Amino acid sequence: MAALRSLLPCVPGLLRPRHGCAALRTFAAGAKFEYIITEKKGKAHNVGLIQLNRPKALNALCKGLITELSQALQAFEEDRAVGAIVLTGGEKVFAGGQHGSGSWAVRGAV
Ligand SMILES: C/C=C/C(=O)SCCNC(=O)CCNC(=O)[C@H](O)C(C)(C)COP(=O)(O)OP(=O)(O)OC[C@H]1O[C@@H](n2cnc3c(N)ncnc32)[C@H](O)[C@@H]1OP(=O)(O)O
Repeated sequence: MAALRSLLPCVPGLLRPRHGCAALRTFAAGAKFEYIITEKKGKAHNVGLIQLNRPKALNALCKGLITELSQALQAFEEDRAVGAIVLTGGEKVFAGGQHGSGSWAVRGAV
């Protein structure tokens, strides 16, 4: 999963939460995200599901979405109960690509 995170666009100033930081504590407490939905699935709750949830913009990758996605990936990665992470997009499209007004650089191919 570290490999997947490394494919995420490189956003200047992107919050990269560290162990025990406030962002991860909020995530662990089940806080709602604005641009993604997270759930633990499976009988053993061992599958971390992340769904992109910015339907009005066809899940275009804005800074907020990328920040939340990075936080969710890290939190699931650090959850010993989670053995797999599934990332899904929208019904119509997975994602509309980089947000149209975005001025941030992208590292690697997505
Ligand atoms: C290194 C990486 C680079 C990249 O990521 S390059 C790719 C960048 N992305 C794009 O060029 C795709 C741009 N979007 C489109 O071409 C079209 O969309 C689609 C073909 C994906 C779908 O077309 P349709 O079904 O007609 O939907 P709609 O009315 O165009 O879009 C619905 C709403 O979604 C917003 N939206 C879609 N993609 C983006 C985007 N990339 N950035 C910001 N907004 C986006 C629109 O504006 C609109 O919103 P509103 O209803 O308010 O006009």
